[in-house]
Amino acid sequence: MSTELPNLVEVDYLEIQVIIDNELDPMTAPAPDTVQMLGGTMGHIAMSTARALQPGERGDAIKEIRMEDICCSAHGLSIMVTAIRGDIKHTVLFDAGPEEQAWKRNVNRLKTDISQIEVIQLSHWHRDHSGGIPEAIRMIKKAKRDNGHVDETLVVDVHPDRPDYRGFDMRDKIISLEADPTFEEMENNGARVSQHSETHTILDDMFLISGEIPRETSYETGAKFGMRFDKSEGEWITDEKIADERLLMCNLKGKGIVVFTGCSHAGVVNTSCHAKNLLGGKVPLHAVVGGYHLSLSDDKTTNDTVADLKKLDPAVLLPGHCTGWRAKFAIEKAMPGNLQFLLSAGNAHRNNHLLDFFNARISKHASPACPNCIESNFTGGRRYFLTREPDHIKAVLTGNFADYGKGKVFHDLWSPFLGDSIFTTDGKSWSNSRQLIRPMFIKDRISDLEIFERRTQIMMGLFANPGQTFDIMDLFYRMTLDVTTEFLLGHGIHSLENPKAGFVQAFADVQRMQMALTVLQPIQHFIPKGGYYRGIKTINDFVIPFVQEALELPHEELEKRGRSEKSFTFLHSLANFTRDPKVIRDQVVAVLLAGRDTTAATLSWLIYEIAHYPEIVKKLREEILSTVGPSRAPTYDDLKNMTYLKHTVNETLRLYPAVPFNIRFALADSTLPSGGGPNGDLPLSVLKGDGVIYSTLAMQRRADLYPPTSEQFADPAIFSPERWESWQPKAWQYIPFNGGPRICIGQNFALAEVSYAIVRIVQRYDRIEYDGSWEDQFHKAEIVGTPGMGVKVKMWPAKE
Ligand code: HEM
Repeated sequence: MSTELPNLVEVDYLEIQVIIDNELDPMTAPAPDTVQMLGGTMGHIAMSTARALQPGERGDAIKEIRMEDICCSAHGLSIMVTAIRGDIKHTVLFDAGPEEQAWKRNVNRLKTDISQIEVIQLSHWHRDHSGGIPEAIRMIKKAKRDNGHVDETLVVDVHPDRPDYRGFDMRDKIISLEADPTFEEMENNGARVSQHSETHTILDDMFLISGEIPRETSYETGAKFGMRFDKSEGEWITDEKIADERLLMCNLKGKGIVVFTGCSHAGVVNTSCHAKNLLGGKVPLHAVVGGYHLSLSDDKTTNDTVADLKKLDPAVLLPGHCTGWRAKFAIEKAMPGNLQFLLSAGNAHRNNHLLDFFNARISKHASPACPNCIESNFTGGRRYFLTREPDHIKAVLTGNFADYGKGKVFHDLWSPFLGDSIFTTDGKSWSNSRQLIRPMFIKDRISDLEIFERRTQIMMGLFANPGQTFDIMDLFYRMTLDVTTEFLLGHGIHSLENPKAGFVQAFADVQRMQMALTVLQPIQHFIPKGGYYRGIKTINDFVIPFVQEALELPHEELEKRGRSEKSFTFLHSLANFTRDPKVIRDQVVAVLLAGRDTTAATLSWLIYEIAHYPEIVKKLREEILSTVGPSRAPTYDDLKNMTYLKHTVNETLRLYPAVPFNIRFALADSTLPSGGGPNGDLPLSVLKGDGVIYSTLAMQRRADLYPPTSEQFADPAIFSPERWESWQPKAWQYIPFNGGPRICIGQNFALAEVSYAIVRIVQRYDRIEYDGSWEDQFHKAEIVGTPGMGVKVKMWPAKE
């Protein structure tokens, strides 16, 4: 007997679309990632086709879900599987469900591109898997013609042993199922029937269809009460084995075997073991998708099955069709695995553990060839890469810049808050925004220093008496809000003097909500948004009157103000270029978001860290006093010349980059330059629509990216401005302001504001002590990463 293994090649990527399953549950949040119910993500389809409502048409509602867009469930199974290897892509339809109308209806509702289907594989002769085949053939052929496919060939791959009827022995009577479609019927509808009882590979060896599945376990005994009727025999005979059942499988690169099983009449453990054995037992079992046929099993059989399944250590189980809810429950109990990506990300956000979550996720799932990036597509089809790899971030932000962007998903999610601003758009729309905004940032404006001076002095006036505890972070947030609003609008919001203003609270609430919506994007439609929209209204009520006021100024007045630095603000600059109040409002709110919390968080972390180290405060003070003395306000040149101050700010942004997590979507098929192939030196392919979530925080804290610890170079986990005296980070390993064409436009403004405030504080105070709990402090990752406990300090002014 030949021991040669079938030639199944590895595929880079698998896409699975369930067209029909017994269960339809568009409401339940996706289940843990080891056990995911088929059907749980159907709701997204309805959401993505929801009818947009005009503003005000139905109160604050923005969309209407149409029931007619939701799929139907039906007793059966049909799954479309697309495999991609390099440039080659092939698609198989695994079963076609019980009846033609169900298949047609769901394909239309899912808007599935069925023209790409080349092979329909029937798992076994049972009408709940074969009934939809004739309609599927007709529709696929038509779709191929409509899409101009040159090759319209469609193969139906079946086992040759088709019974005339299958049925069940109900003790005293036999119930017959409807006949399966005949070979002739399939051919008459336009397919070529290909009969196989042996293992074979199809479509460039990217899929394997098995022959008969060996029955090894004692408890997997076939379809109870199963019978068949063949006209040639003229009588019903017992047929519990259903020997014609065949599995479909792929070998997914870096993961292992993905098995598709129609009903597992051979037993899901036998099926899974057979899939492994077909590849010599060396390739791990990654996923088992389809019917596990446990709905009629007793508890012992179910428990035996689940226990043996667990021993096979699959990463993903997708039990559907005939599995039955009891068995799903047993699987869920036995293999809860990690919390499902989405829900655990939501929890990590809520509990402020996003960095730990991100790192743990990568550590758990990354391969040795690609240790700093993983891909995940548990959220309903969209694939996400999570990466902390500098060359990936570089590719996304600059090398392959045109291939990546904020994308439609991000735009739609963020547009209620930031409209069509610089933050939410790509391409021409983004570059127009950038051109509009950039002039305000190209030079060091004296008037900016005046704003910093005014607001820093007001803030320091609110510091507690010497030696008394106060939260300096709260004051930094208020100060930067006042600075930014004054810079943008010409009027500060005076939050230092009036911290309870509605706008201040609304701005914080909307940001937190926006981050939650981003983390939970695939189920964001289910999240109540009343507070979010009310917050946005409060923001608009504050900003829009300023916009209107600026727009009422005649053009000549704007021109005149443009020549005088003092009275010219960001708002006037915008009003000079566009008369569209919405464009102006959107850009103002975007820059307010970009500029305020980032700077406040950086200042807060800086004070928190230097409060650990009196020697750093001393060194800073020496440099500051030798440059500007004890009371003079610094100029731009002063700020630039203070090297130790610069190193202290750099070190803060190294450990606490203000935007810790970020995302880009592929706008076209593209790549990430490394991590692919057995050695990780080949590119990873990224397909249009995929998301790349990157974390500068995780990257900048990767110990392996730093030189060994030495006298000059402290442990990278430690705050040490001194390291910058003899060290320069490698390109793209330190990017607190991002890089490439979308690099932070306010970088110089931010560095000046932070440095200015620190100079003024350290000039006056020579002793700063942290008075919070060191153990309880944590990194709270919202859009911006802040000290979760605030920064409670005691400070003492220097004696003259
Ligand atoms: C320490 C303070 C700051 C840090 C760490 C920081 C960081 C960043 C980062 C990482 C981005 C890229 C975001 C993305 O593309 O997804 C960004 C973009 C941006 N930042 Fe900053 N920022 C800071 C302060 C400021 C300030 C003060 C302003 C303006 C007053 C500002 C204005 C902007 C704008 C307009 C963008 C969008 C650029 C674009 O998409 O073309 N930032 N910033």
